[in-house]
Amino acid sequence: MEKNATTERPEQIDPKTSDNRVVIFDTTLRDGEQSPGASMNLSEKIVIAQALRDLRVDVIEAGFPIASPGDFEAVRAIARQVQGPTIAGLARCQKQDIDRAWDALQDATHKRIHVFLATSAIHREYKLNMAKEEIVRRAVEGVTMARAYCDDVEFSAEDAARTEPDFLAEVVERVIEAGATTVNIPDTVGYAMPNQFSDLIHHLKSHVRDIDKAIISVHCHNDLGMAVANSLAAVKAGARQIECTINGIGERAGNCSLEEAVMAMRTRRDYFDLETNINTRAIFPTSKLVSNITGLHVQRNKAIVGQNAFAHEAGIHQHGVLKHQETYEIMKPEDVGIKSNQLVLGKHSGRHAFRNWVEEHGYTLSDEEFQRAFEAFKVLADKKKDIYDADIEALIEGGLNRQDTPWQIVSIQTNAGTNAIPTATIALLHAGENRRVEEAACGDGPVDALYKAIERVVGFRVRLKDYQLRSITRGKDAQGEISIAVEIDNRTYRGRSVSTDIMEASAKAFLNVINGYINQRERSLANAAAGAEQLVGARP
Ligand SMILES: CC(=O)SCCNC(=O)CCNC(=O)[C@H](O)C(C)(C)COP(=O)(O)OP(=O)(O)OC[C@H]1O[C@@H](n2cnc3c(N)ncnc32)[C@H](O)[C@@H]1OP(=O)(O)O
Ligand SMILES: CC(C)C(=O)C(=O)O
Ligand SMILES: [Mg+2]
Repeated sequence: MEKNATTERPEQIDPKTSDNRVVIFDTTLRDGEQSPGASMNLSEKIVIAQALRDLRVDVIEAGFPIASPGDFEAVRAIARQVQGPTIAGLARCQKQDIDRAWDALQDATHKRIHVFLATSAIHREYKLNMAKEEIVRRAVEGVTMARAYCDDVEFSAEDAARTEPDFLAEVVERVIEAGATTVNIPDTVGYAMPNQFSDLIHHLKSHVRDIDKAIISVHCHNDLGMAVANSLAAVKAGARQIECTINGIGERAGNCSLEEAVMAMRTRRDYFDLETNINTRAIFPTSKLVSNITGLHVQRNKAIVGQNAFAHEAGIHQHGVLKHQETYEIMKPEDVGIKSNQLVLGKHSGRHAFRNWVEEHGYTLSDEEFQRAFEAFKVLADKKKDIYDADIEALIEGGLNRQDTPWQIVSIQTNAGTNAIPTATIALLHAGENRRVEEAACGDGPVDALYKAIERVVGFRVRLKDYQLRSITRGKDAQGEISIAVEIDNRTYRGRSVSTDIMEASAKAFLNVINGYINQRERSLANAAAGAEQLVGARP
């Protein structure tokens, strides 16, 4: 499945020659992945990187290649497969990191090495055990090593917001001299206040020789809820790159949210007089994609992409909006890719109406995917009185990640109640072997009993680490979405499923990960066997 989006990139405006162009540097795949519980696998990262390309971000920070073989592979695959944006890889100020980042970036059309070193007194003293002189020396060395490989080098002064402004100015001046083309001023711990952060950017602009030779960037964390405000204060003061993530995910309380920063600059162009290259209509689909993949749900009242962001409940507001939309709406939902639902879909709708909905909502489905989605829609419409956009989105996106073989549900029965022992009976079919297996179990609750019964059928241990239930639409027949994280063989897998019956959704989400694990294990065994055969064949 693919989302329709304008992938065409309009002519790039060089921020060095245009005073009002702000570079959007997306770090969803690096800092965003540092959110506890948000690890993504290779194929998920590629799908997100493609969506970021369609959103037209300028830079994708694809990972930290030295961190693990998986991170290296992800940066390499994105560098190979995602054309258009600059691909950046993070590195500490040391040779092994920079070499590894450069190796991973090889196949990118536009590459950037991003080196960082903390500059604040607290980090110098307690974490790095380095004096100011050593910080300057290591920062300059890092940038020089990176520049030997790459023309596009970013230097980040980690914890810049808590660094003495004059020392920060010295570091920035020296890394620009060494060839840094972007200098990033992170508020690593979300400590800054907007006016203070704006003063810091002014300070650098007036105290750093050749500051105009580099783009000033900012990277703000949200510990006090100021990440977007600080980023915007910084661009108002002259910064021209914002580092941000989709839905604001990231380390601890997260990073500056891309959608909020971009829409603030766009909606208040009168105040900022700044431009970005973002295709704002791709914002909402990208937000959905990231929350589905990471399992980090967007709060309902979140600005721009929350479910309530364009909803009006109060009569006085509804009256106003009916008379004139702008009485209570400062942005159009369509501008961020949220479609207002004109056509009501229900049990009597046919393929034409359904196809119209699918196309209007930006999905491109193969014939087979369309047929499967349509059949699932009809089953749902039989069970549910009101079908909302979110129901259909869940149904289509659920199909994308569906791992529905080898184990399939034949029947589920659970029993629970006050003073009753929770029990579950389940019958599963092994599709490949045409084998039906029945099991029963009791547990601490009906879900626990259900999962124990499934474990008995499949014959291996699956440890449930996280279980979340969310209602995706309104009403008593609303669909329940179950998102789970499980551990099998010391690795974490995530699954998700939606149904009007939460026990069925729980079982489907569990089987989704189990089937994914079995399929992956079989693929690895097949690859290993093919490798061994080649070795035998190659022997003299
Ligand atoms: C502010 C940020 O978000 S920075 C990015 C944070 N992201 C991550 O840390 C995720 C990925 N990290 C990892 O996988 C690991 O931390 C690795 C692979 C990078 C390093 O692992 P290890 O070698 O085991 O070191 P560990 O993480 O325990 O400690 C960090 C080391 O890097 C050093 N270091 C930290 N920052 C820098 C820097 N910018 N430049 C040079 N050295 C640095 C520390 O002083 C420490 O050195 P030491 O081992 O000599 O004491
Ligand atoms: C690596 C740097 C840019 C970072 O993530 C931070 O300082 O928060
Ligand atoms: Mg960060």
